[in-house]
Amino acid sequence: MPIQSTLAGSLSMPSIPEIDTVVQYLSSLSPRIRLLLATGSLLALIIKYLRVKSAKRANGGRYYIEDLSKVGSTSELQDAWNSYDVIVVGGGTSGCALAARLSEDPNIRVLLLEAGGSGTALVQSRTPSMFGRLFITKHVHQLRTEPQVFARGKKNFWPRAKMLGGCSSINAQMAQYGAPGDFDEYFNKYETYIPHPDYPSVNTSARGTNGPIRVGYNNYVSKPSVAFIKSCISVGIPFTPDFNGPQGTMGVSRIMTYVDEKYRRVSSESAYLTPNVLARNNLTVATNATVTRVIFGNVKGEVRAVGVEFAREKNGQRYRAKAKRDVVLCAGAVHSPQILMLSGIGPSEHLRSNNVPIILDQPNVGQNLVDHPVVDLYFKDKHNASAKWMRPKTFGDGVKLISALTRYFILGWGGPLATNFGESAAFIRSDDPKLFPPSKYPQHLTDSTSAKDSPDLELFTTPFAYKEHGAIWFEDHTFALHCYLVSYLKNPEDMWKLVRGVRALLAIAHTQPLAGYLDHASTKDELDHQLHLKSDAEIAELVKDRVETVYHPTTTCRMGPREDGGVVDSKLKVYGIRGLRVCDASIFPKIISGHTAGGCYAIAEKLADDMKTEYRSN
Ligand SMILES: Cc1cc2nc3c(=O)[nH]c(=O)nc-3n(C[C@H](O)[C@H](O)[C@H](O)COP(=O)(O)OP(=O)(O)OC[C@H]3O[C@@H](n4cnc5c(N)ncnc54)[C@H](O)[C@@H]3O)c2cc1C
Repeated sequence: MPIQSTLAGSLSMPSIPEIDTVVQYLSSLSPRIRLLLATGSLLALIIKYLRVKSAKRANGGRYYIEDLSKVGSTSELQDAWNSYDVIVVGGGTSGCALAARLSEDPNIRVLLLEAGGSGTALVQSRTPSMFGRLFITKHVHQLRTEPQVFARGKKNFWPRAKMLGGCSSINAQMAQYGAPGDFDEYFNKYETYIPHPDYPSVNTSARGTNGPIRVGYNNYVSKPSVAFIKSCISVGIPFTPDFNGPQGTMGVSRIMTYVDEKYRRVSSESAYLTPNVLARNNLTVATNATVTRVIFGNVKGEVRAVGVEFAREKNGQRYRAKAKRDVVLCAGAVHSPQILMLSGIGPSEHLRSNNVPIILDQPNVGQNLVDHPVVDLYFKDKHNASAKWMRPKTFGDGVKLISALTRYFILGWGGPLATNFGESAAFIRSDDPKLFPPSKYPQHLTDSTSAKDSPDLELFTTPFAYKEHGAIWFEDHTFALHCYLVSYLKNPEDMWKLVRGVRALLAIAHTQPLAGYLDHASTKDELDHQLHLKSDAEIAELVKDRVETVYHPTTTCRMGPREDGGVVDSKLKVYGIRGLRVCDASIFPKIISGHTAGGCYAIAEKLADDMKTEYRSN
């Protein structure tokens, strides 16, 4: 059964009980529990108030336009359409950054169209630990993969955000950019590193100081995640002070996150669409505006994107707006190729079979999809100290939750609610002879890394275990270790690399001090304390059962030569069409060896520079 249906069922509203029954029930409770409930209710009211306040601030109608007739026209006649220089489609990670940077030039009139609403208005997005609560809501495009033949035919859940900030508003905020050399110039441009006294060895001179994206360490990390770092060092993974430093990504450390001084998530929306930026006369941001297609015209004998069509609802009123210079698709690795195809640019057979009139036969659109597959391991927390109380079941859980809410929302002190869950990480190579000695691992695996000093496996921790993307939590107090392939090949060797990743996790889990936090005496089937006794073939079966996405799809509108699968050139222009570009994770020529949000900021910064220069010179 699909996850959505299962959860939708469990989230459906219970019938409202009679008021007398409620009063009767409350009177039967002890004074202690009544006090707790009263405190909880008061806190809930305060949170609700803060939420409404922040929604108003972000969304007060002054900045984000919801009435689409104010930005588009219902007429078929082009002369009647509202006119902009650039229309940015999708206000996600790249889209907000691109629109904000382009509108720095007062001569460029920009319209940003986003299918969802504001992300900063949602407390679940702003609070670093609450993003999972958005997965099965209207704020996320509810997607599933095709059946995965190498993973028991599962149709894996594949969430993509539907709100300003895009996936930067729902991601795990792990600020690691892949191979840092690829982005040096641009990550200095978009980030500001906030130094933290507990991490003095970060080389601040190698970090950005003026960019809109704030990165740093939040003030909470669970004890097993700290122990993980020490155990990694003991098994031979060197400590690194910073995954984004000039020394590269390899090693183990706590993970830096996209977090501000008040321990709130930093998203593309919060960072780039600031009140000052939104006050610009040449920037218009419309929300709940889904682009249904790009409109083309014939200009001087060439096919040119002249505007877009958009709507609030699937079968609702269509609006049109004109782009004098460019339409830029920033709808992400799933939706940018979808919009191209809906507009008639894609593999002609596929378009024909879906009755889409063909503008350009481009077989590469939507091809070359790459993602990072992840495998999770589950362990019992020996000290029963996990953050299971975040979904309270006992009186003690309730007390912990209320104190965490008070600490985070009322006192502004961060704490456990500021965790991004992915707390510590190690980047390793599956051919590292120290971790995988050839005597024990004789199979030669093809090197799929981008360079000799790049990793192909990431190992990371979360302060408790979960299944189904966080929808299912364990009854026990747990801790989880995860490994994912950072360089993905459609190749049987992927499996054996993940098996090596699992072996590395097991070695770390059985090494002190982490071993001291895990109850390795547990023989429960649903936990992995006995997994080290299994053969590689048995672990391979577990990989097939558990493999999931780590949410990094890329490369579906690849930048590169046409004959090499390319859809866009190095200025991100769609081949064969004038005035149409793509700028988001879909253009990555190859998936990066790490987390993908940083790359999305970098390409938007780069394209904004290129477009501004190009327009100035014309
Ligand atoms: C759960 C999760 C966890 C992740 N964790 C991390 C992490 O810890 N660190 C990291 O670096 N990366 C992480 N990632 C990946 C990273 O966030 C994404 O790769 C990146 O944000 C993608 O940016 P984008 O600009 O390509 O697209 P998005 O940010 O997805 O933006 C696309 C936007 O386009 C809008 N859109 C789509 N179709 C239309 C349409 N027809 N009309 C108008 N608008 C449209 C969408 O609503 C969305 O807002 C995670 C992703 C997810 C989902």
